[in-house]
Amino acid sequence: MLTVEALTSGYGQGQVLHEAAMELPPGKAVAVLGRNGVGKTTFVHTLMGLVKPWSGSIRLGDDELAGLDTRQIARHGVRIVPQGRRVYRSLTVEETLAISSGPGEWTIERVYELFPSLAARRGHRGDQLSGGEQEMLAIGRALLGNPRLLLLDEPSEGLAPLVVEELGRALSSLEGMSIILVEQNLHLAVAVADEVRCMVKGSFVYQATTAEFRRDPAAAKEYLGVGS
Ligand SMILES: Nc1ncnc2c1ncn2[C@@H]1O[C@H](COP(=O)(O)OP(=O)(O)OP(=O)(O)O)[C@@H](O)[C@H]1O
Repeated sequence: MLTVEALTSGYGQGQVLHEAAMELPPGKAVAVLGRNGVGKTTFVHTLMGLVKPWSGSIRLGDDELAGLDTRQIARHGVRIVPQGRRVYRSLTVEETLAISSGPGEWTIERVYELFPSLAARRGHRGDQLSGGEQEMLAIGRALLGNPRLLLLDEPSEGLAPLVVEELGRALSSLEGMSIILVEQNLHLAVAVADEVRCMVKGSFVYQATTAEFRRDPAAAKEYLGVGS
């Protein structure tokens, strides 16, 4: 179980997160939705220690993560796939996965089973991959860390609809993994997530199961500005 309470953080004097709170039951996927600039990326970066929390608590199981540095947080089993899918340009898919792999359930073959199109490109260098393949590679690297909690920041950004669909199928198949998915693409978010949280000005103001959220177009309109 991830329990985030009264989390605040920001940049310099500028506060972005205002007492953000959420609970994520183990093995569930939660989509974090909200308009541009409300603080979604800052939220996942604060969970990962890339932005230092000012106050509040981030508990993963029995462990308090607030105040730890990124390396220590990674040791507690948290992995992030950052926005913009940075991959090694000069390493092949196979080499990139090899340097990320360690002991645990996730193996390179399992990553290839999850993303067959990546398997077909195993000998290609990072800079020869499409955006979708780069995203799959970035997710594959994170999975090879055998995360207890996987943070995904806008994986669909800039990808064609068919690729987003493939990504959605793969992420949905990761049953039993705790996932926080920041997404602008509502289709992907609801395809993958069990639950939805909406953020406004650095706080979570709405929570629902994905099924409830699907039946609540007023929420999508109010918090995301979509629909009519
Ligand atoms: N490195 C930074 N330094 C200073 N301010 C930042 C930094 N990163 C983000 N901000 C500011 O923090 C606020 C929240 O940004 P954040 O990227 O967390 O929002 P977001 O909801 O993820 O937005 P988007 O959907 O556009 O990515 C914005 O006002 C942004 O300008």
